[in-house]
Amino acid sequence: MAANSSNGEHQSPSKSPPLPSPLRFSKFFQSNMRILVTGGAGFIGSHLVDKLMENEKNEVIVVDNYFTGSKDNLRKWIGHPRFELIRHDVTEPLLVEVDQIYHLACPASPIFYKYNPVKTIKTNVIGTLNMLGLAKRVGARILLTSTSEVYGDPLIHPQPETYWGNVNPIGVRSCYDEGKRVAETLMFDYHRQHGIEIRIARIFNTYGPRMNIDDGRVVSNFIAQALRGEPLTVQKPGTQTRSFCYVSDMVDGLIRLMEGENTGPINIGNPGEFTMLELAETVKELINPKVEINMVENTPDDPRQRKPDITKAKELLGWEPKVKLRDGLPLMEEDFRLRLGVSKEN
Ligand SMILES: NC(=O)c1ccc[n+]([C@@H]2O[C@H](COP(=O)([O-])OP(=O)(O)OC[C@H]3O[C@@H](n4cnc5c(N)ncnc54)[C@H](O)[C@@H]3O)[C@@H](O)[C@H]2O)c1
Ligand SMILES: O=C(O)[C@H]1O[C@H](OP(=O)(O)OP(=O)(O)OC[C@H]2O[C@@H](n3ccc(=O)[nH]c3=O)[C@H](O)[C@@H]2O)[C@H](O)[C@@H](O)[C@@H]1O
Repeated sequence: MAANSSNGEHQSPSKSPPLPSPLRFSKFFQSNMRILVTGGAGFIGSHLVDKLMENEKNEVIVVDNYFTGSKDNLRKWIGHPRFELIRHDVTEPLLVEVDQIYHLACPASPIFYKYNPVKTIKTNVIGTLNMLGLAKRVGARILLTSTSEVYGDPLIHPQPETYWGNVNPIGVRSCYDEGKRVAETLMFDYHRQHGIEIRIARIFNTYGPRMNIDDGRVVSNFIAQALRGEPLTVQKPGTQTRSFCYVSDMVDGLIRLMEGENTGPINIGNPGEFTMLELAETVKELINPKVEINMVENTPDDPRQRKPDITKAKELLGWEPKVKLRDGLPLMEEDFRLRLGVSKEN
């Protein structure tokens, strides 16, 4: 498998990729694909695990430190012969024989990644180094879930992958956005220097069932508030925009990227763009028309606009999102109602 990107944007690595584990050639080898998912007990990770486990040829190993994830998200797979769950922090080295690594481990909600910023940056830098070291050792292909936050408060709109971003290197969000930028750099350095097969997804705001109820991100906040009959907290000015991708579309895009021939980075997101006030109005209309909308203070460096240019994903992966916001919100509402114990009649 050629390690250079077929989109021709990046130079070829000087060395060819290391061979897969010798076990792959032994007479005992079964044609299973052994896949490691770091952060697999989290929101996107657990949906990815569900999809990977649907394929009977896959064995899935999850490592997670449960900082924001939960075993509960994986309960249907615990005890399954093709599934293994390991409590492990990616800032420590890990030795497992795998063919693919989906590297998601990292707190993603601003309230969690700002809670212990030094740990967040260690997770992004040391965690990614450890996973790249593992990929190099066993010859695995590795996919990093990077973020639209690498574009910072973008001055170009919508954001194509060629945009280098507008990021504050010393702000309260830097542990996350600069951390992911270093993680991307490490991925390309390992690719060029050691021939590792890499894939980089730049994920834009994703929502869906299993988000933490008190996660702090806007969609989960608004849905939980609407169900509890509390005012929806729109952070000022409310005209800032985001583009929301339903989690099943996201998982589909990640798997296509992993299985395809392009290193990326590739934006994976839904280009439908909404102001936070529009989102609040939509949640109010769909879930609880009685709730108020309250304007509250914002946090520093909040990006004013965000919308993915997904031309590359369409052309190179044949991918585009299918689920519209108005169709995805009720699916998430259903899950939140169950977990909050709020029935439809209330
Ligand atoms: N959801 C989004 O909108 C979004 C957008 C852009 C990028 N991403 C990226 O996607 C990935 C998953 O995000 P999510 O929304 O599912 O978040 P999440 O918080 O639900 O999941 C992250 C998982 O990583 C685990 N984790 C955190 N630090 C770890 C460490 N040091 N060692 C091992 N495990 C650790 C957490 O316990 C959790 O299970 C993250 O890398 C995030 O940066 C998400
Ligand atoms: O998609 C991305 O790349 C990044 O997006 C998010 O970061 P952010 O867009 O700031 O996510 P939210 O915390 O959900 O905020 C979105 C917008 O909603 C606003 N907001 C948030 C919460 C709230 O209660 N009310 C509210 O108006 C914020 O001010 C912000 O403008 C995620 O949390 C990151 O993990 C991810 O990497």
